[in-house]
Amino acid sequence: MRQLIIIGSGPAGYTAAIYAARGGLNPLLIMSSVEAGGELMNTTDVENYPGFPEGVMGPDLMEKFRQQAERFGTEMVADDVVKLELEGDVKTVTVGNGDVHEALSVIFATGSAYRKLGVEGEERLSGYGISWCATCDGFFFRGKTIAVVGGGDSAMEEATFLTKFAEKVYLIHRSEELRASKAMQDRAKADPKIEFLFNKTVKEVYGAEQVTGLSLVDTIDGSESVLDVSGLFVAIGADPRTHLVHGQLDLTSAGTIAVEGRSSRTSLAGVFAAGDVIDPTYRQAVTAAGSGTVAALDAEHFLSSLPAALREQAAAPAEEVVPA
Ligand SMILES: Cc1cc2nc3c(=O)[nH]c(=O)nc-3n(C[C@H](O)[C@H](O)[C@H](O)COP(=O)(O)OP(=O)(O)OC[C@H]3O[C@@H](n4cnc5c(N)ncnc54)[C@H](O)[C@@H]3O)c2cc1C
Repeated sequence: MRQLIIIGSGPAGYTAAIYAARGGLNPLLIMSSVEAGGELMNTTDVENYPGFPEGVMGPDLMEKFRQQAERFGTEMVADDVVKLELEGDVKTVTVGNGDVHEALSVIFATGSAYRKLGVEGEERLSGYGISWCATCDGFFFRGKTIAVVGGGDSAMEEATFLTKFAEKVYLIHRSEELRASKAMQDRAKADPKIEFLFNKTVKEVYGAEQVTGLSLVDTIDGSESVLDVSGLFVAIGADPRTHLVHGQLDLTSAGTIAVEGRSSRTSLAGVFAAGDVIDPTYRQAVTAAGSGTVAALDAEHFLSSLPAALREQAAAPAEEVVPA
């Protein structure tokens, strides 16, 4: 049995691992088989992560996170967690190949998945003109004409924020009814750089190496048109990856895992959560990393408060896997 298992290999999971490993907790990090490295693996230049004045490619940054976690002795399993049992003193974590890992504490850092449009060109041009984060990428669109898709508060906020950089922002929505609050709508509608395109959906994103335009379909008469833009921001929501803990941990009304105040403590003792899975608002690499730090320190504090007899059961790594 382990002292600590960390689930997720984004900025939150790796940072928790760096702190926990340096703190002598000998953590096991379950990093996912196909999506190791988290959301930043899907992007190109990251210009707002401190310490990289020239910017850094997302996958390169995550490789550095991984190496730093490994340097202090974090062990890693490249598999997906498929089942969790979090009640009681000993938590069990089952991975895809059937192995069951046990620990006295768990940090859950599975991130949040931005919703995609699911249209032609989206996958290929992700990071090449298509973005899910105005704070991260708005800067790259200085003086350009771009589009935002969505009808909620975040779409209004992103469009308004993007007018700081872009020459013009089209706001595309499938109907005339916006979900956004009236105040956010009024602000966007009053902005001379924003033009609303109601009753339209995106059918395809054009571009060989960078976005050059969109194919739009009118939801009322089915007619098609082309919109010349060099960027597309998809703001149709995000889904925190919480399905493994449904019924075990309390969630917030936003669907994120509920934590106590500024801590990472969830509704179950010994279970901590960090990063985008607890954050409906900021969702940045540096905030996720900071949150991973909080979780590792909370886990360390929790473990040190356990009876010595229980902690002694957290034996050497070789004994931990219960065969499938
Ligand atoms: C295209 C794009 C560009 C971005 N650009 C920037 C930027 O420039 N600057 C910035 O600060 N932020 C940027 N962000 C936001 C940033 O990537 C996130 O805020 C950050 O990655 C969140 O970190 P996290 O560790 O909470 O989650 P993630 O990075 O989402 O990592 C979660 C991890 O958990 C793993 N996982 C999930 N389920 C399981 C499971 N069942 N078993 C095992 N592992 C599992 C995933 O595979 C993943 O490795 C960008 C996001 C996107 C999508």
